[in-house]
Amino acid sequence: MAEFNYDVVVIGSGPAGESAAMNAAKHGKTVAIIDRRQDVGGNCTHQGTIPSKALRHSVDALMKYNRNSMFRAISEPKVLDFPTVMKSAQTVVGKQVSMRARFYARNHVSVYQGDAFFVDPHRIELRDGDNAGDVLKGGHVIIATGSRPYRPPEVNFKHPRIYDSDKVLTMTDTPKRMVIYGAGVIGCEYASIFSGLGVKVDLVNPGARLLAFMDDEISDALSYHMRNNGVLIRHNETFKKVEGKKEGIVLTLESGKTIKADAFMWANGRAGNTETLNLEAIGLQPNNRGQLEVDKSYRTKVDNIYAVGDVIGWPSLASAAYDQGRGASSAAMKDGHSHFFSDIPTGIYTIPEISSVGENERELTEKKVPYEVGKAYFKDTARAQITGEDVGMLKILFHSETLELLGIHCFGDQAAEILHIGQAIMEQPNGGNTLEYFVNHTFNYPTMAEAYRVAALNGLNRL
Ligand SMILES: Cc1cc2nc3c(=O)[nH]c(=O)nc-3n(C[C@H](O)[C@H](O)[C@H](O)COP(=O)(O)OP(=O)(O)OC[C@H]3O[C@@H](n4cnc5c(N)ncnc54)[C@H](O)[C@@H]3O)c2cc1C
Ligand SMILES: NC(=O)c1ccc[n+]([C@@H]2O[C@H](COP(=O)([O-])OP(=O)(O)OC[C@H]3O[C@@H](n4cnc5c(N)ncnc54)[C@H](O)[C@@H]3O)[C@@H](O)[C@H]2O)c1
Repeated sequence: MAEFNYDVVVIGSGPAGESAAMNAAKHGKTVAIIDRRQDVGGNCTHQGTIPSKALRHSVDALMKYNRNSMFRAISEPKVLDFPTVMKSAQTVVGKQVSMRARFYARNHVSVYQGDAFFVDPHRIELRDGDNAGDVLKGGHVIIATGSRPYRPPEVNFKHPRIYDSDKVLTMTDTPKRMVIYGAGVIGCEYASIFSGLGVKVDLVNPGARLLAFMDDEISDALSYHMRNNGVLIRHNETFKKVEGKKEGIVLTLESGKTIKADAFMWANGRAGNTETLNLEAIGLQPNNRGQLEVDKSYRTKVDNIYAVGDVIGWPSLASAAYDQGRGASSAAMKDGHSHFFSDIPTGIYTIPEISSVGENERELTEKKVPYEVGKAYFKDTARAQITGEDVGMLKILFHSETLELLGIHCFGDQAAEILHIGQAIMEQPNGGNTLEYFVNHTFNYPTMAEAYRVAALNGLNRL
């Protein structure tokens, strides 16, 4: 057993931990990062964002190929099975791991494999790994241990046909029929992926609408297009039990319905990874979802300990985790760049893709803000007609008097990219954040960006 000293010790090598470690290393600090996995990248790379986005990309490409009339003239529609698209996703995971491992090596960040266990606020023992027994001493410690799927005790995840978002990546066949319980972001994304592969998907939603935090019109459009792609959405249904049988599963709902399928996926919530950190030793108490409380500089109640990423709960996004990690290590180093991130865009990789930033119509109405709406439908843009990706809409919400941009909401191909144009204008200071930008500047043609001009003119014509 040996003890090693560092300025900063980071626990968890997902996006939050990685950016915290890199920021500290760039400031000349000695940095160690611990992860219980053999490979760096966190759940984001191995089980969350990266594999799910790579899967979704393959399925989307297949769907585009199958509906393209030019390809239909020269060949039959194609089918792909889940293990094939998963194999392709794994190549992306491999590329991400080697790229991220190189970052650490180039920046002289020491990577330790093991389970982190607090001995006191500055000392962390490594358990169960290559370096078991070693103790890392850190001036500052950043907890970035992420999250895992919440597993209710009454669901038998050992059954071969019962999955969550981690286990689904090990699926060795393509079910004919699948039930997904939980219509949050993960449930909706996986419903899109499986229905795109031709699986009959029942998406069971405990709530009254899909992704209720989105703008109603976008949520309605998502429901419409998912149904159009073959997903059976059942709203306001509560889970009672799921039985794993030899030939499949039977889901029983509180409403009395039973649904038989070849596979069941539980996609209802996540829990922070804090239970093995021995937080009692440092006086920290996570909430009932395993999440830690932090202040605006991501500092916990213990002076030298910060927490970032999924382990602090909202918004539980890789995008935000990168920023939070940098914010926490800047705060620890007092470099003057720490910043609390709250205006976070949403990019959801359903089919169709959806994305938004700022406020939605419901929120503005509740706040009694006088606003107007400008819309552009993808089908009316030259670029979408050329690509054939004509399902979609860009909606700009703006103040009726000042023309200030209040919210941008988009669905359709590349929505998550298109959104950032609007976000950039929304962030402009000194009156730069108005609809006028889109009518006073020339946009490349034909582009999807042109939708901003079309939507802005549509909005101005309503005033
Ligand atoms: C299916 C799915 C799809 C998603 N898609 C998106 C998306 O499209 N866009 C987006 O922005 N976000 C997405 N997310 C969310 C995103 O993946 C997470 O927000 C992100 O991974 C959080 O990063 P993190 O750094 O907090 O931790 P994580 O990525 O969870 O990594 C934490 C790491 O810490 C390690 N660890 C935990 N405990 C210990 C310990 N005691 N000792 C040592 N190591 C430990 C873990 O093994 C893990 O490697 C998705 C999530 C899921 C599940
Ligand atoms: N494209 C993306 O940005 C993307 C994609 C997938 C996942 N994610 C992130 O992953 C997170 C999880 O997504 P999700 O669809 O599983 O769930 P969710 O966060 O949408 O929650 C689904 C339901 O489960 C409940 N719940 C959450 N945690 C629970 C717990 N520990 N115990 C009991 N109930 C709990 C919630 O209150 C909610 O009713 C999201 O917060 C999302 O930010 C993002």
